[in-house]
Amino acid sequence: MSKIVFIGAGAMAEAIINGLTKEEKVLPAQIHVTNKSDIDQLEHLKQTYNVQIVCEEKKAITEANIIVLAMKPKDAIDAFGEIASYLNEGAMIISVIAGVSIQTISTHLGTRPIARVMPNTSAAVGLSASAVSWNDLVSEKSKLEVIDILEAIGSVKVVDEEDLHVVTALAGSGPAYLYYFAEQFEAAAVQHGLTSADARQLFIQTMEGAAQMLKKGDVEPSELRRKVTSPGGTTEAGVEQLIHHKVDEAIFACIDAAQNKSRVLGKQYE
Ligand SMILES: NC(=O)C1=CN([C@@H]2O[C@H](COP(=O)(O)OP(=O)(O)OC[C@H]3O[C@@H](n4cnc5c(N)ncnc54)[C@H](OP(=O)(O)O)[C@@H]3O)[C@@H](O)[C@H]2O)C=CC1
Ligand SMILES: O=C(O)[C@@H]1CCC=N1
Repeated sequence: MSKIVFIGAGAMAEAIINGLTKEEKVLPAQIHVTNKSDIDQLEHLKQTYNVQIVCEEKKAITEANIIVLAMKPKDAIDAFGEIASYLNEGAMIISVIAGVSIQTISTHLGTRPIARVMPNTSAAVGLSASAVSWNDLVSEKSKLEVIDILEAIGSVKVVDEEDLHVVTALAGSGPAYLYYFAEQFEAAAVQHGLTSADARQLFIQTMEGAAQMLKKGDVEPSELRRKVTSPGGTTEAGVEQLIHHKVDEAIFACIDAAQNKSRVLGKQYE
């Protein structure tokens, strides 16, 4: 199995490491991590997942078969400059950086196999909805290896690179929208007398049940909704408010803004 080095040790890197080590597809001894300056976070990852910290001399980077780029887009160009001369010729890049294109990575890190991935933080519980796109230099064997890694943290779809912008808007950022709904539904239920704990548990179970029903795939979402909505009943009253407050427009605007931001970030740091 490959030696993997994470450049960047924040929320996304930790979620992937958490998922990977839980699945035991990659041994902690094969995973190395580095960041810019937060030693405490590196220590936390070492203590929690038993992974290795990249030392000053960067030997681990030179020996790595897979380099995972997990820094913010604004830090990418500096980070590329810091690692470029240490990469070995055959090393494959897996980038989770939002927006930044394979072409940009190639310009800074050389012509090499590059997979651009959009995971989400549910990787920490093995439920990331990931998508991947790659350049022609990624061999069939390496593609299978990338898919294997991504399947260890959830589901994976292979998409055109252009589609990663909307994937980012929908699935990369997606958990945050659902957490926002969780916050708001919980607050609303508390206002009407439930405890936070009860409201949260009921909402989580409701999301989980609805997700399972959708996942069965035999009934369209609109039909599932119809089955809940008794004429003249409570759901109808609730949904009328969602329509009245233009929640549909808010959702279209949300996805449009997020996918557009992905494009802007890509251009800004190319
Ligand atoms: N969070 C999410 O839900 C998702 C994030 N992504 C993408 O993942 C990437 C990381 O996001 P996230 O984990 O949330 O960000 P964080 O801010 O949590 O982590 C960023 C990490 O990058 C490190 N870093 C910054 N500069 C360098 C450098 N020059 N060399 C090495 N490491 C460096 C930081 O180190 P230090 O702390 O020391 O400054 C930190 O460990 C982003 O590009 C984002 O678009 C993709 C999908 C989902
Ligand atoms: O907010 C962001 O830019 C990153 C990319 C997807 C999720 N978090």
